[in-house]
Amino acid sequence: MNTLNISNVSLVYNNGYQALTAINLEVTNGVFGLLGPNGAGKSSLMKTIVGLQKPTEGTICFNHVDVVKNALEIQKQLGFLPQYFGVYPKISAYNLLQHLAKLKGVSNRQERHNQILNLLDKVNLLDAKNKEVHTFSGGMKQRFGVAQALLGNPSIVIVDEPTAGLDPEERNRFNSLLSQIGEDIIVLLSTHLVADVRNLCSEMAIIKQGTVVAKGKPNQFIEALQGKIWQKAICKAELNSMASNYNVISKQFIEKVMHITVYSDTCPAGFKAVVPNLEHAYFTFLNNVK
Ligand SMILES: Nc1ncnc2c1ncn2[C@@H]1O[C@H](COP(=O)(O)OP(=O)(O)OP(=O)(O)O)[C@@H](O)[C@H]1O
Repeated sequence: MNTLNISNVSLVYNNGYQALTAINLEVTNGVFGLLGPNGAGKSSLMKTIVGLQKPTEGTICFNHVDVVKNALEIQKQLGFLPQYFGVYPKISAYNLLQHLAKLKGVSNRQERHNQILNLLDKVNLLDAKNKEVHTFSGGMKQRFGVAQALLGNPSIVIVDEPTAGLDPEERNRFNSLLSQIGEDIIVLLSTHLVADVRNLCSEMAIIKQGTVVAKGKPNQFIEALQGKIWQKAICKAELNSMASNYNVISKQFIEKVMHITVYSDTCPAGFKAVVPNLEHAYFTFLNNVK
């Protein structure tokens, strides 16, 4: 079992901006979701975990080794899948993986060959192994990204907003791949997509303005909202008075009609009960209504 322990981590950038404040997280094998809006500090935390920048305060241990003092320890065992790859050279998927595997230190030729074919098979790209990666569709590129992240058998894989831009079918395919990978290693998934966390993660944390505002199991968050989420169709003019009278957690258009969703221990007049979901929990914490 792999373990990642983040204790009291704070990060202040050189310009004085405090991006992370006293983060505490314990992560073991499985897909762990780090959920937060743009600018919440997800990338800052990921970069700090992998040793690209040192925290101003706090410790990070991977498998009981202090990786702030010894970043190479985690880097040797790390796979990283960024949101978008930059430019793909005009070489085949197989050859690009060869090149990357060498960089990752897979030095034995036969082992490298076997590993690449296994990974291409795992991500369902074996038939495309001789195609140039820049000709791949978005979904194929993301699956290729998973293959490169898994080169060298990492113990931890960090995935940054992986399903952005994928169609629903590719997104499902990609998510089942991640969940399969998470059976044996730590997969740290950074995203602002609640649905991906709901589908994939057994543990999660919500990060807001550099602080973890909630952590636990998605089911626990949903369970805690039973009988407390209510919805009503309103006209735009009512919005301000609703906002001052109720704990509004979200507003959205459903079939062109504005609906507000509120948090309350009892049913407010004119509202209907809705079955709570993870998105309600997310907005409850983000909008600080509990
Ligand atoms: N090198 C830096 N110097 C100063 N401030 C930075 C630096 N990098 C990031 N920030 C600031 O830190 C905050 C958190 O940024 P970060 O990229 O970690 O957020 P994020 O949650 O990953 O957002 P996104 O989902 O948009 O990628 C932002 O306000 C950002 O402007």
